[in-house]
Amino acid sequence: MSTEKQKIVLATGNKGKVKEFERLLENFPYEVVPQSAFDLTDADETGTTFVENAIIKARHAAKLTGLAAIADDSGLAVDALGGEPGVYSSRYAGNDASDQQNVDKLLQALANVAEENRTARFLCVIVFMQSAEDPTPIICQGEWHGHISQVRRGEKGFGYDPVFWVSSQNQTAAQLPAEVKNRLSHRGKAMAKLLDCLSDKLGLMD
Ligand SMILES: O=P(O)(O)OP(=O)(O)OP(=O)(O)OC[C@H]1O[C@@H](n2cnc3c(O)ncnc32)[C@H](O)[C@@H]1O
Ligand SMILES: [Mg+2]
Repeated sequence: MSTEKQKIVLATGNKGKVKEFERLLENFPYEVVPQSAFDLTDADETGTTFVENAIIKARHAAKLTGLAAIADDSGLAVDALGGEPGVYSSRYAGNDASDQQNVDKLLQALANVAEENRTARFLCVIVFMQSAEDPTPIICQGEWHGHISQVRRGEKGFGYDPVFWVSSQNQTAAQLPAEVKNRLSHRGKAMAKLLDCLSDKLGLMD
């Protein structure tokens, strides 16, 4: 019997996510290949929810590669901003905004917001699709609660990590070792659920 693992495409262009997934998928029963290996065009994230955008990205990658796909749509919801930037987190400061510009805009928007009102949460939806036509994709969600700090701290991670204060660790997400972030994070929690669902659905990883 062949021991070769089925290939699956990781449908994200975000290098920070790819790095986290490499660790999170260490015991995954598939060989996971980032979409950069296939020279894929980016999907149009036209959804208004994380669920829709994650499905759009997974379906796009599955269609173009003919493989099963995993996609992650995630973002930061800040209470004092009515949940913004939310689904639009990567485009908060404009369509091609850098992480730095997005964080600058966030700190400006919260400049007059007191410490106790700077609560926020990271949200993540991960979708697993067997093929572009899969009628029952697996959809898993995770949340991570924190505060937006006044200044940046830390060099690790990506995106809004330098200003996402995790009180239980007394550090920002960008100061946490990768394995600690993966244990606590929205992405780590969603991924743990996906592993559970997959082992139920496919009888794998017993
Ligand atoms: O769509 P793909 O190709 O996956 O890459 P992306 O960076 O555009 O990803 P999203 O559309 O899901 O947007 C997510 C945004 O939320 C931010 N974000 C998500 N997870 C994060 C995390 O763990 N730490 C910091 N920022 C995060 C991230 O910086 C992006 O600006
Ligand atoms: Mg995106």
